[in-house]
Amino acid sequence: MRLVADIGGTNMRLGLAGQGALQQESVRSFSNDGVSGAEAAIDRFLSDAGTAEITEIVLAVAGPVTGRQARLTNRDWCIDADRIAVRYGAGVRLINDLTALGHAVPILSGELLHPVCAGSVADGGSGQSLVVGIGTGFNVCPVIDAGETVCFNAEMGLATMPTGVASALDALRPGLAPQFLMVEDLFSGRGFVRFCQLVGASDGLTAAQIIDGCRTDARLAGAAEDYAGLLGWLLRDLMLAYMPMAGIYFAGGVARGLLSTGAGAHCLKVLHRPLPMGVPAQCPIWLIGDDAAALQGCSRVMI
Ligand SMILES: Nc1ncnc2c1ncn2[C@@H]1O[C@H](COP(=O)(O)OP(=O)(O)OP(=O)(O)O)[C@@H](O)[C@H]1O
Repeated sequence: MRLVADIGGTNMRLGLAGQGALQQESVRSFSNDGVSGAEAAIDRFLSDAGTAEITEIVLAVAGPVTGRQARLTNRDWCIDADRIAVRYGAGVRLINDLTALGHAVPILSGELLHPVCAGSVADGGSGQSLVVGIGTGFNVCPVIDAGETVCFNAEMGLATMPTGVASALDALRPGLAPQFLMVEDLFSGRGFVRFCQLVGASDGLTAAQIIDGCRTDARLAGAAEDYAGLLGWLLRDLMLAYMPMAGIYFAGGVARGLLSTGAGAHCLKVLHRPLPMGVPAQCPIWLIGDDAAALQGCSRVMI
């Protein structure tokens, strides 16, 4: 039996997998604030599940994986594969959480994959797709499907904000676009909240409360639309960097919230402006509605 876990900056999901497939009914979620660390959550999960015979553990971590260790970008936790292997007597592999989502792409389907934009897939999209995660932090995973699925590690959230986003932000609110803003300073839960404060639409609301308020409050809805437009500017650079003509797959709490409002149209409006040299921008776009999708990727990878 394999234990799989997706450890984000705010939330953690755990489950059991056998023969390369996730056992959906085993999946449990924890708020990271409610546990002292990843191992405490694993202990609680295993004790609730009453499962003793774990032989493999695959942990998807929201931060860079360096050899047998990983540090969460947005929480002061360090995950040590060797220590966990000794503690649970199992083989352990660490992968980046977006890379885990990339491995899930070929098996995502059904009601938990929502179409955002139909697009047009010329020549099968060359098998190149891109997962874009906006949650506590931001990251991407370029995926190539060439018979087998190849996923690339990235740390895009830590990159400097592209100038297109910075100048669009500056146009919305002159003087507020810092030169060296990191991508996830804006595209993340805290970034969304900060943006809505900067444009004077909200004060003290959480990201989820802002999204809820969009239905009845025109100022909040307008801020969400402007924010989605900024995301469109970022997507243009991601289109040029990765040419994901087989599709873009959004994941994460902020992406799910934002795209549940009408704001997604503003993102597409910016994205679909002509790109340099006639590079096509019309790829299919999907929203991964399944919060446990990374666990499916963890279930499929070799240990
Ligand atoms: N309905 C919502 N709309 C917008 N944002 C939301 C909503 N619900 C939660 N969030 C925000 O989403 C973030 C958590 O998302 P998610 O659970 O995908 O992240 P995570 O897996 O913990 O972190 P990481 O991004 O590090 O992988 C928080 O910043 C939270 O404020």
